[in-house]
Amino acid sequence: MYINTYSNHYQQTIDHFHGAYAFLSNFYPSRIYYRGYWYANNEAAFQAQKTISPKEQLQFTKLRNPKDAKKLGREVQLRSDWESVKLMYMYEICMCKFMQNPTLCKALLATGNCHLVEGNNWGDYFWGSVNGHGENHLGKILMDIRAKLQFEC
Ligand SMILES: Nc1c(N[C@@H]2O[C@H](COP(=O)(O)O)[C@@H](O)[C@H]2O)[nH]c(=O)[nH]c1=O
Repeated sequence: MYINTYSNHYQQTIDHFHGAYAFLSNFYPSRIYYRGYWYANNEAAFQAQKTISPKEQLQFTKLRNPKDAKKLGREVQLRSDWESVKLMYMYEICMCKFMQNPTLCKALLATGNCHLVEGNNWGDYFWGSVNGHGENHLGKILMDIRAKLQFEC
């Protein structure tokens, strides 16, 4: 779905998405328009995709705090195909974030060819990495989007 560009040619690693790199986190405030709805941040847009109920999806558009979106995402009726579609949704939503926010696009491009890793202490081995272990799919998606947007922003 996206190109795996492995780390051996990266000069440096950004191993957390906070402080100066908070803009890489899905929790960063950045309004995005995705599949007919406006959201206050990527987390709300992403968690909204967990349900196919329009009524439940609408609730995510009202949330400002990404923590509330993550919590609500665990309470909705989970769509049966979620595991097979979640990477695709994350990719599209991250692409929307950077295409719709030129300042964030420039900041992403300014990371050059740094290896991006969502190092975390909340146990997420799928989207990020914990103590150097994990699949880091969010980091890989962001690096792929960075490569694609080089000629766009
Ligand atoms: N950034 C960030 C988190 N990470 C985000 O949580 C989402 C994963 O949700 P799920 O697939 O439902 O487990 C995904 O967007 C990931 O980037 N979680 C946090 O508690 N705090 C945070 O600062």
